[in-house]
Amino acid sequence: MVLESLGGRITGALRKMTNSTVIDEEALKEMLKEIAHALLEADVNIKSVVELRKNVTNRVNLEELAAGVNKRKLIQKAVFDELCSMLDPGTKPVQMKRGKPNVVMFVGLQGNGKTTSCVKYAYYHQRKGWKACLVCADTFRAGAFDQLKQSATKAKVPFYGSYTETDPVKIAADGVDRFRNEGYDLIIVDTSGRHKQEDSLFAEMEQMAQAVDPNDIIFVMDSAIGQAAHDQAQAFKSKVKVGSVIITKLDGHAKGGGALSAVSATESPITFIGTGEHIDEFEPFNTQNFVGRLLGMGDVSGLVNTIKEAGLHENVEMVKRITEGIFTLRDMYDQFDSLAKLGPLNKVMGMLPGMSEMMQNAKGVDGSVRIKRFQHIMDSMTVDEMENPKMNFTQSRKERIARGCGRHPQEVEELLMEYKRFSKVVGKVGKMSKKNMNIDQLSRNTSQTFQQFMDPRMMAQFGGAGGMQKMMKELSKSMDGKGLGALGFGGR
Ligand SMILES: Nc1nc2c(ncn2[C@@H]2O[C@H](COP(=O)(O)OP(=O)(O)OP(=O)(O)O)[C@@H](O)[C@H]2O)c(=O)[nH]1
Repeated sequence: MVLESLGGRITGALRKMTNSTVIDEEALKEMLKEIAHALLEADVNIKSVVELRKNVTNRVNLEELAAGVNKRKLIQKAVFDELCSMLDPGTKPVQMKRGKPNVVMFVGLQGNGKTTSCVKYAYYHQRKGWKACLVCADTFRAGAFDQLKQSATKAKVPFYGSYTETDPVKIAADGVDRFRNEGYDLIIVDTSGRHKQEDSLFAEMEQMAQAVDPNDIIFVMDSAIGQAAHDQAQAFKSKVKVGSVIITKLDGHAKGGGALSAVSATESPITFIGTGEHIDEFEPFNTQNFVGRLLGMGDVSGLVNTIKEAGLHENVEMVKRITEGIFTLRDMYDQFDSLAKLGPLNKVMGMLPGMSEMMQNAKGVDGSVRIKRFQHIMDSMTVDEMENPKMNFTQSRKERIARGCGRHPQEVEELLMEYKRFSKVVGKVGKMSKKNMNIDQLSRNTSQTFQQFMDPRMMAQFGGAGGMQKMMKELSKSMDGKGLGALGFGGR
């Protein structure tokens, strides 16, 4: 995805500079040149890029720095702040109130991902406890109601629409009335699009807004249009009261950076971004977290939220077993299931400090595929093999399992090696958690344990033992001490 590659290039430039023997004006200039190239390739407006370069240079006056100042940190902070100000619209999105019927109307041109985003938005909020529902008021595109119906059914979100009524305003008003009476607190109205901005689209939007009196109007835009996003957002804002913007298809377009910065320049708050066709490829947009991820600094608060949403920190049974140091293949299978609940693995990994660059380097290697393969192999094992941690797998048994699931015996071997590695870590962490340690001690010891088992290159990506310890501590703190448990490491 373009943002991963942009992030990888920016972190690469930062790393190259900090690895050079002296960090002088020349090294800083070289780094800023590389960052500028990366931003321009992502279609960011040239004026903004020039400004970013100028501001970072002005802020980091290397010659006048006092001895002992950490230049690397200072420069990273300056780049972080400048990227944030480039992407920060400086306005806050509309706040909705729980327990009251909030009506949200989606507008945008045809094919930009409006219907898909409506369903993603409903699904996202439903998982957060909102009573969400959908109204299909798109009578312009044939098949729009069927599309919404199909996706809403899959997401288990109630919906309203009509095959016979031709007036979209009437459908919207009837649907909203019905859901208001039924006590829904998030009523999402999908409206018709057009191929281009035209009077009939704007007239319909205005009538619809009058009929349903929305709390928020969300403008959905395809990132492929890059810098043209600026004018399009302004055009919609001038016709209806657009309160927030969703930018879609950031997974596929080299112009993603351009669209994000151009919309921000119109002072419209971007609230979500679409990063794929799948229903959970949809992320809340927060400038600081987003830039943190771009720079490989991770997004610990985003990760904590994801873990909380997936309910992993409530997995008391698993935490209890792990604190007892027990770990079977069945536990490993369940751990893989839990990981799957967090969403696409590359998204989760991107939230870990230092991982965005590595994700980019690991082109085409999809961790979730490997995990699924491991699960298929485990599906071919007997109950005893899955639940007895002392099971001995003979060569002929490994070959039999491989035949049973259509995989190579080498892969069965790999799975068993992985399991052995995991159980050693669990055994150690189990012993630690019995010692009644506080968060500090537990974070320190857990990161030391990781250090023994982790590939040193990966450990370095986490910022070494110190970085890992800090992350563990932050995770644990943000989840009321349950953080390590959620990740499979019992704490108290
Ligand atoms: N890759 C990718 N595809 C997306 C994303 N969002 C939507 N799409 C795809 O874009 C296409 C158009 O999306 P729709 O939701 O039908 O577009 P729409 O804006 O509702 O179109 P109208 O109903 O005609 O106005 C579909 O094939 C979606 O699967 C995204 O974030 N990433």
